[in-house]
Amino acid sequence: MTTEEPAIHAEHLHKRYGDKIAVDDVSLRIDPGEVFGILGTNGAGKTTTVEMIAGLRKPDGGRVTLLGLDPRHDRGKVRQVLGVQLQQAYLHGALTVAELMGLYRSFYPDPRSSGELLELVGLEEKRGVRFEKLSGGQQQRLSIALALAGRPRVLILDELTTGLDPRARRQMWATIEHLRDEGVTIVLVSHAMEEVERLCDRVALLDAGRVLAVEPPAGLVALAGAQNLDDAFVALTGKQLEEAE
Ligand SMILES: Nc1ncnc2c1ncn2[C@@H]1O[C@H](COP(=O)(O)OP(=O)(O)OP(=O)(O)O)[C@@H](O)[C@H]1O
Repeated sequence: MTTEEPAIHAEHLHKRYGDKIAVDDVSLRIDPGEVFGILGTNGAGKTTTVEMIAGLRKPDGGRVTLLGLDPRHDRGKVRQVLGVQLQQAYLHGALTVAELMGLYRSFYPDPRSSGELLELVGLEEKRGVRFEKLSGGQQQRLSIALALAGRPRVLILDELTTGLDPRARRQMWATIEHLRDEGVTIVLVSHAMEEVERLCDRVALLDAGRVLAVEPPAGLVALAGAQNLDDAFVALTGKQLEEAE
């Protein structure tokens, strides 16, 4: 743990939907340049947590700072430094890849070029295709490219590679490694142990809205006295990880 100002500081986050407690006193401190994984079973509260970090959902309690900014009150400034790819992309289906790219690039003073973005996610051939005509995996890759348009310093990726074929997945991992080398802070919600082991510096293990542990992947394995991350997950949560793919 360093003493420098965290890139993301979430303190005592709480969120309930009606009677359902989705996030129950979650605190996370994520360092600049860190690739930070959030791992948990379905319904553990991962998406709700990252939505609150991104300022897209209002916590019932607790607070978040992102590069020293309040994601809900400093929206304009946060938009310039944060890229978000959520599980479901809410994009206008009738717009083409090139049109969506143009729209997103227009939000930023110094956006990445369309060519660079399309190459990063392997969609160079799809410029003229409408969003609704893309496959699920291609739609996901486009949403990742759009999250990168403004050269974000912090990137939130909710299930980066779920639904992608092995080639696209490896390509996406290489992209994340490239961004990490550039110093981007990355929050990666994932179900894929291999992905977490390869990419993440530290991982928060969430279960039923609570943080069970925050450790490097090897630290979680050691903590559980397990042989690998899959077994550590089962030992620490008492649950099997539902494969999302
Ligand atoms: N808009 C909502 N209204 C009511 N309940 C919700 C809403 N969003 C999430 N929940 C519930 O809150 C809990 C946490 O959901 P969340 O989506 O944050 O979990 P998750 O860990 O991201 O799950 P998954 O792996 O399935 O995406 C779940 O029980 C879910 O059913």
